[in-house]
Amino acid sequence: MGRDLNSDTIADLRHAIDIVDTKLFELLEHRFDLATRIAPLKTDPQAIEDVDRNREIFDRIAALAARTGIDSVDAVEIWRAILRASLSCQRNFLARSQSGSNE
Ligand SMILES: C=C(O[C@@H]1C=C(C(=O)O)C=C[C@H]1O)C(=O)O
Repeated sequence: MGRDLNSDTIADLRHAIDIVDTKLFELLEHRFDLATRIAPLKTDPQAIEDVDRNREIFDRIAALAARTGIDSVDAVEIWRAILRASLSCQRNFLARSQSGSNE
């Protein structure tokens, strides 16, 4: 960014991608932490998947994608994977709570 596109080498650009991936990872960690804090607040903590909320998120992501150059089908697919991982974090957290290992 800010530089003449042709002056970037593949190595420069891959390095920039690695930095972006690290930031994305940190954001994902934060997102999973928030989702994990929601799990024990649900009336039935075993039923943690909320398909209506998932749909709301997918619709919002598709709308955000439509405002950018990102394909909305691709964007929703990425968020499907994020929600799958999020649910896994929540389930692991609840399983650890039940075995007392979160204390
Ligand atoms: C975190 C929640 O639990 C689940 C995980 C979600 C998420 O990671 O955003 C969204 C909906 C639920 O399927 C929630 O209900 O908000």
